[in-house]
Formats: sequence, structure tokens, C-alpha cells
Amino acid sequence: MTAQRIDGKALAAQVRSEVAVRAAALTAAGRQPALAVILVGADPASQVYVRNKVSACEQAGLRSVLETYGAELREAELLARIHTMNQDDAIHGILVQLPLPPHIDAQRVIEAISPRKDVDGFHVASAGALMVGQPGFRPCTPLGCMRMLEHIGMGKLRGKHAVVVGRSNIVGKPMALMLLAADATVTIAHSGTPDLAATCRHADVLVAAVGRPRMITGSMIKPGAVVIDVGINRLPDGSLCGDVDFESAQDVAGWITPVPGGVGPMTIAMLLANTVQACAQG
Ligand SMILES: Nc1nc2c(c(=O)[nH]1)N[C@@H](CN(C=O)c1ccc(C(=O)N[C@@H](CCC(=O)O)C(=O)O)cc1)CN2
Ligand SMILES: [Mg+2]
Repeated sequence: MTAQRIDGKALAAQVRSEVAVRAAALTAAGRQPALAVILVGADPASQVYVRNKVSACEQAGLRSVLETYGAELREAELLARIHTMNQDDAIHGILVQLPLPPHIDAQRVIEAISPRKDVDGFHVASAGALMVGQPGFRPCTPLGCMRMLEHIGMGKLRGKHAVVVGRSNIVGKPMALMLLAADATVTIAHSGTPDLAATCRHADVLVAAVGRPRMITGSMIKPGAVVIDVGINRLPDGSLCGDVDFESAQDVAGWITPVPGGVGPMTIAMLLANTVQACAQG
């Protein structure tokens, strides 16, 4: 079997054009959606992601406000900026690019963002809303993964077993809850799960978000499974690879996302969708 690829770049372009239509309507009504992006420090990958977010906003007709600070920025100053943005009616979404320098408490910073503007979906109020099935912003990466599943006709997962490898607050845990909300039977596994391979082989939908290059190999995949690779690992030669060993996995899986060009572009597309939603909600 050779798996069919889920083209995240193409699907993200489709989402972004849907967002552009909604943004144009809001702008015509005198309310242009606006996203504030805060970058602290000079992490090269974060600089790329932030640049891509700003240019994605421009292309979809959203206004963006980029604020960049040196790594020495004090936490109190960052919190003060967020408080000011929370009060600014012309800003609908606020995000602080992660990771933050180690002297800044990332969770405290996230909690400072108004849940009404929490377009990353990382605030504890957003996480709680997801947990109990209430409306709220959902984290962009798992939201993008769900959109990919819908795209291939796997939006409803009753009778399916989903395995999420990874337990981070921004991907693994919310991903598991979203799969559960779609009626899947969900297992959360991680790098310390005994016989991880056997657990993965139960998965009709396997989401790899563990941050270890090519950890999930073809022999760990159930034939025909949908494999969603959230990992973005930079190798010593500068190239990127996922948490899934694409070469061996594509011979076993039914569907697979590539890295790059899979989940990553969807993350930014869903951020724009959340920002337009924040604007529409007023
Ligand atoms: N505040 C946030 N911080 C971080 C998030 C987030 O959602 N909010 N997620 C990641 C980084 N991230 C977005 O911020 C992100 C990562 C990767 C991509 C992407 O499109 N990747 C490309 C490859 C790009 C490359 O060449 O490096 C791909 O996979 O095709 C988009 C967004 C952590 N921080
Ligand atoms: Mg092959």
C-alpha cells in the first residue's frame, strides 16, 4: 500500500481563502479583524513562524500588530503590554509566540490574555471549555488536524480508535479531547508508554506529537490507518522531518501528512480562522 498524502499546504490555502471572505465582510461592516503577535527574543524558528503569521494576515485581509522584544524583557513589562491590548477594542486576537525565555513564566503570560482574545486557545478558560464541551477557542494545531480529518471524510470517529502520542498542553491533550468530542475511543500515549508500538498498532487514527525525529515507524502502524504527523524536527543537516518515519510509514498507512507541508501550514490557517471568529464575536 502507498498512503495517500493529506496536503496541508493546499487545505490551508482553502481555509485561508474562506477566512479572507469572512474578513472582507467584517471589514466592510467597519470591523477589520486584527491580530496582535508578540515575539520575545530571537529564536530563529519563532522569527520564521511569526513572520509567516503576519504575512498570512496580510494576505487574508486581517490587520496584524507585531511587537518584538529582546530576550531580556521583564515579565512585568510583557504582562503590562498584554493588559493594554486586552483593553484595545481594535485588537481581536492576541498571541505570544512560544517558547518564551526561561525567566518568563509562560503560563502566567497566557493567563493574562483575555479569554475573549485567546486565539491560540491556550488559556485555562479555553482549555476548560474544551474539556466540558463548551464554545471557546481551540488550539490551532489540533484544530488543524481535525480539519484535515474532516477533509478526508474522517470527521466522525464513532467506532474508531485514535492514539495520540504526546501529552503537551498545546497539542497532545487538546488533540485527545477533540478526537473524543468526535466520538473516537482515545488513548493518550507518550515516550514512556510501555510497548508503545503495540499501542500505536491499535490506532485507526494515529497522531504523533512527541517531538522525536522519525520515532514512529511503519511497523508501529495499523495497515490503512490515518497518520497525522505534528512533529517538526530540524536535523543537523538543516532539513526538517516529522515524528513519523515517512518512508516506512507510507507503505502501511492509508493516509499520511507530510513534514513539511502538512500540519504546520494548517496551524497558521486555523489561527486566522480563530481571529476572525474573535472579531465576529465582538
Ligand atoms: N503562540 C504559539 N506558539 C507556538 C505555536 C502556536 O500555535 N502558538 N506552535 C508552534 C510553532 N508554530 C506556530 O506558532 C508553527 C510551527 C510550524 C509551522 C509550519 O508551517 N511549519 C512548516 C515548516 C516551516 C519551516 O520550514 O520551519 C511546515 O510544517 O510545513 C507553523 C507554525 C510552537 N509555538
Ligand atoms: Mg516506499
